Amino acid sequence: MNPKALFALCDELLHEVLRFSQPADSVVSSFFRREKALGMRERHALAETVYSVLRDKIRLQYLAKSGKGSLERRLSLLAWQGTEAFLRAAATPEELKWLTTARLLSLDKQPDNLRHNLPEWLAEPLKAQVGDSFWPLVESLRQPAGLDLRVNLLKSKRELAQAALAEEGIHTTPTPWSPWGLRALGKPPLNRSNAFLRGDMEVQDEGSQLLALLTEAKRGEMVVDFCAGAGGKTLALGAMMRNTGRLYAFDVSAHRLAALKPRLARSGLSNVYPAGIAHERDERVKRLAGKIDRVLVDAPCSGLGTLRRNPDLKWRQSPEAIAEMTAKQGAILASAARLVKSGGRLVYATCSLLRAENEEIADAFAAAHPDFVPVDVAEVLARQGVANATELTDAGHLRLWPHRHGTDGFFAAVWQRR
Ligand SMILES: C[S@@+](CC[C@H](N)C(=O)[O-])C[C@H]1O[C@@H](n2cnc3c(N)ncnc32)[C@H](O)[C@@H]1O
Repeated sequence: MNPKALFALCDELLHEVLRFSQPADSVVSSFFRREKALGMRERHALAETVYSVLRDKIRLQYLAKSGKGSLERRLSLLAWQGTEAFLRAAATPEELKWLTTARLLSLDKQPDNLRHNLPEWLAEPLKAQVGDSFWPLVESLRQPAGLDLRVNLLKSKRELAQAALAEEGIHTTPTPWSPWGLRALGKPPLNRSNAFLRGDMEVQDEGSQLLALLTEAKRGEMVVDFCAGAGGKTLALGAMMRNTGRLYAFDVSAHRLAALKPRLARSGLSNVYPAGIAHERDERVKRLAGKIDRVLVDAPCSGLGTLRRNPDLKWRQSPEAIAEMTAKQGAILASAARLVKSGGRLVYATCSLLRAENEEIADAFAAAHPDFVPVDVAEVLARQGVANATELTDAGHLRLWPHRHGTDGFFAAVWQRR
């Protein structure tokens, strides 16, 4: 496509994404569905440019102030991720002159927000939480996330799966903590791999794999994945149970549960019972009260632990939305806890970095439910074959950070019912 036309499309796409009315990944995919003429490289350049703007929005908007033309045009020029030759062909001589000056501007003496590119309501609690690690955390959030796979132990073993992928030219290394994990080098086309298509592995961040391990689900048990969504963790739990027992996958979203069906077929699992519920106090939940061995609550959350993949979340979330979310999280956890039988286990997890959605929810739950005894996460993980598990915990909870562990940010608390 002609460079000027491609830049015009980039401005249009940015304009849509920066309205923040939809998640950036859905805006980008529906834009690409519409713009059929775009080639692979062009799509890549547009998507990467948009994501670069989302990651560094405060800095780029500051630099854009001095330019001319629409804001989207200036942002596209500043953040362009395609070739330099393309940019030179699309920009006017005046724009190129401006761009050269803007690129030379040093940010060393500029205010913190131009360097961390986070809204203040998020930067403040993170600084308070991680102290001197704030800047390494910021840096890690700017890096693209890796591609992790969970080997499906029903169908393969880690070494066998690694060898099968290598034969197909897909190179991986074992993940440092999860005994099921492989980390791909680069971004291989998995949908063309036979090993992947026959269900030997699933795409799943190492952090999510560790959350599933915390349930210690076993053969023949009754297990509930309370917020199953499209079933990333359900599939891991089903394999832990060796395809025996009964695994209920609850969710309020029928649409998400529908996405679980083809994954289930590929996984070879037949012990999973997906069930739409109206809300956390649904009749189905009441009927199973006190009967379940393991309950995983992978709660809806701000998703701020996934900023490497979803940098738009820092602009789409707000303190008000998080306050609403925390009320929901408390209600879901309290209701899901009723399912757990005496001696059974409850796991509360999020992919948020904020204490408000994590420790504060867990502490409030524990204070109101003295019959739930905290279980030390490091001990559970060590039993599950995770080396150096104490490096993954804080005050007995799981606490994963992108800058420390190379995973998305995750939290989990575990209890056993008396
Ligand atoms: C973090 S996502 C789950 C991701 C999923 N466990 C996975 O591993 O792919 C949270 C899920 O909670 C669901 N949810 C929201 N409110 C709920 C409620 N009251 N009861 C049960 N699920 C709920 C959402 O629809 C969403 O799918």
